[in-house]
Amino acid sequence: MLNKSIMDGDNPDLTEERMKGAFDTDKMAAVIYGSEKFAIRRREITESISRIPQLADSKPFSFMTREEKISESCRKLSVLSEHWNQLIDTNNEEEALHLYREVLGLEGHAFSLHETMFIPSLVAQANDEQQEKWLGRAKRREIIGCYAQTEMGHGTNLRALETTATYYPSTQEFILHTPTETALKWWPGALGKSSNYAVVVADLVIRDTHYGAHPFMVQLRDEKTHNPLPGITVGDIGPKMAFNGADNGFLGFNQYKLPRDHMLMRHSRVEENGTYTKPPHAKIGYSSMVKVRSRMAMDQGLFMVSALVIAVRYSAVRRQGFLDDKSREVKVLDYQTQQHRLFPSIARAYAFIFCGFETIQLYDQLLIDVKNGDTSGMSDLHALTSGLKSVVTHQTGEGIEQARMACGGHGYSMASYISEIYGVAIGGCTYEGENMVMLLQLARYLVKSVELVKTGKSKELGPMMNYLAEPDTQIDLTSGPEAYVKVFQHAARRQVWKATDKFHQLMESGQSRDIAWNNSAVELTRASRLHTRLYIMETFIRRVSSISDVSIKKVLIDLVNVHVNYEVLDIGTYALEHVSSTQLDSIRSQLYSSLDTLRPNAVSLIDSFQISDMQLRSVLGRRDGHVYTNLFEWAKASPLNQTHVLPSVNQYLKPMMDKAKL
Ligand SMILES: CCCCCCCC(=O)SCCNC(=O)CCNC(=O)[C@H](O)C(C)(C)COP(=O)(O)OP(=O)(O)OC[C@H]1O[C@@H](n2cnc3c(N)ncnc32)[C@H](O)[C@@H]1OP(=O)(O)O
Ligand SMILES: Cc1cc2nc3c(=O)[nH]c(=O)nc-3n(C[C@H](O)[C@H](O)[C@H](O)COP(=O)(O)OP(=O)(O)OC[C@H]3O[C@@H](n4cnc5c(N)ncnc54)[C@H](O)[C@@H]3O)c2cc1C
Repeated sequence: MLNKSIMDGDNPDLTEERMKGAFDTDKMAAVIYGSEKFAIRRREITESISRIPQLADSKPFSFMTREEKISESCRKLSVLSEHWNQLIDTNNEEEALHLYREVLGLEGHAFSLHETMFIPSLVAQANDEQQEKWLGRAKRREIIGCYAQTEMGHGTNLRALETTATYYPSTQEFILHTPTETALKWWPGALGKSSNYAVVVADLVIRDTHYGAHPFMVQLRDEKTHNPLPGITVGDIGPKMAFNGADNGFLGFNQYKLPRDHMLMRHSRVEENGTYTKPPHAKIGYSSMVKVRSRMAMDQGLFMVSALVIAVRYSAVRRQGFLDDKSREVKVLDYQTQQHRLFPSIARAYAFIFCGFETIQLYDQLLIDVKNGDTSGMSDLHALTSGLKSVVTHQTGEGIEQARMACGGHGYSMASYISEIYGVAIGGCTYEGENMVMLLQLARYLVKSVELVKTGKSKELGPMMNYLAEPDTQIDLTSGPEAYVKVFQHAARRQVWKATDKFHQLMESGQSRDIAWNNSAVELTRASRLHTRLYIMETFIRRVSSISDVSIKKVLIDLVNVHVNYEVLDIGTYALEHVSSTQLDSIRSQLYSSLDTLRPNAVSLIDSFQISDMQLRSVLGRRDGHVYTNLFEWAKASPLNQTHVLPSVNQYLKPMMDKAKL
């Protein structure tokens, strides 16, 4: 059996799809998750979780209030604490993340920032003595931490953070203080109610000199009572678009004393007498953000996949309208528009995940290099991850919204769960650096790269930048996916040069650097997007070329074909400067035939992600495809349906109607 999801009693429409799949979904899972070993571990973990009934949802998330969601995730965390070692290798980050996704879902929980930012901050920023003191406690989950950087008044411009940490040599203490309302920390996940510790980012002040943002380890709550410590104001910021299982919080300090050794001192130091040692790289304190950004292509790819699993499976069981055969309505997946809506997103999701593997490895390597005193890779990775997080979050949002619409009316119901996936995913457009701002960070790097080429220093170009120095060449579109890469290279190169030229010309015309930058900013962000999309395409093709299994490679090449045709058409206005409109027409025809080619493997391609029903939490996306019966069951479970007559009817509607009768 090639598609390992086939089971007796499933919706025959889905079974038919799975029978058509031309490749082994377990083998594809091994490609997606980087190794056969990890793909097997994922399945084992899912299986083990299903044998612990207390880890099941006590009711559908959609029917829970915020308080219930928070309480439910805390309940499950306490159950998990009895089972960690038997369920996962606790030193393996990917296994832990899989476990969290399965059991706790994606709406946030008390440990989300503890794992994603608090521990990584201690790993990257704390010195050996500090790690000795706190890291073990954090990893054993004796304490719960978060990352408190953003303030009500400033998130993007870190230089303007108002929270101060002023050092007094006389007492060898810092005084943390929130001087204004806008200086309140605002947004940090798990801060509001769960965390008792935080890595707090504050402006370091010594003898009236401001040294800028630095990280501090701060205890917020009493370890016995969980009450806020004196001098600390902390609470929840209220409901959000999504992520409502998370207690994003606010935090203020009133002259709060902190011992000297609570500043995280791996890279910068404050001696007892107040002497300051600056870090080896000015932005080394930003590493926790780079860590999360380097994960985002993978995480967003998985968000998009969740929505696609739901939409593709549902499209295979939803029948509406007729094509040739007038005796039976067709599966909506057979409509070309439906395929055009969904398949390019499947391709992007695969591409994002392959890119995600690369950037996670690059971050891990950077961490080792920085520990050994080599910070030379920081700028490259910062530029790459800044562009990537912006493009993948934006495209993921678009893809999920298309998946929602592809499910028609039922897609709009919380039964599909797509609205929650969407809400959580698009948070990524904002957190870890607002997308426009991050595109402009990459643009700085691109502009510098063009300046290197212009001054004859092409040899100094960073990785991925050589194409900026190459001349335009003739493009032969019949030569395979590499020709499409060439189209992207031409388009990205032209746009990067055009935006840089505009910036330079504005400066030459007398505008200051900042004003010229602002007046070129839209063109610069366009350059960053094209450059990043080129990287995504190249990585996708490179990864697929390296695969040896013939049947897996064949279907992934089909997916690459969908990708390259779709992406080139999507940048049509830029591509037209390098390919003719006749060539674009032929790309369009190729796209339609590549959708056709992919069609029989669509369900198997999304099944290969092996996302369990528990993790998916969607009635429409169930593996067995029994949508309608379960939709009705789900609606019957709505709290509104637990009584025939609601109190509000008796209190308001009935008296109103009775009065009208008089
Ligand atoms: C489960 C769900 C998880 C959700 C987690 C969400 C958690 C969060 O959101 S935590 C908060 C995240 N906050 C942010 O991301 C804030 C975004 N802002 C920033 O990162 C910075 O302020 C930034 C980068 C925009 C500007 O920083 P600033 O210090 O003003 O630098 P700037 O003057 O623009 O640039 C100076 C140089 O530093 C470089 N630089 C900036 N950041 C970095 C970095 N991280 N690494 C290396 N170099 C860097 C720039 O490239 C630039 O280089 P050059 O001069 O050669 O061009
Ligand atoms: C779900 C979620 C979770 C979060 N978790 C955390 C957390 O755990 N810890 C934490 O510390 N923070 C957290 N944050 C905060 C988050 O990191 C910030 O909101 C984010 O960095 C954006 O900053 P901002 O809110 O100041 O946006 P702003 O900078 O105010 O953005 C507003 C607009 O101004 C534009 N803009 C700003 N500066 C520039 C510029 N220089 N050039 C051009 N345009 C500009 C932006 O593009 C945007 O359009 C979280 C946020 C969310 C939504």
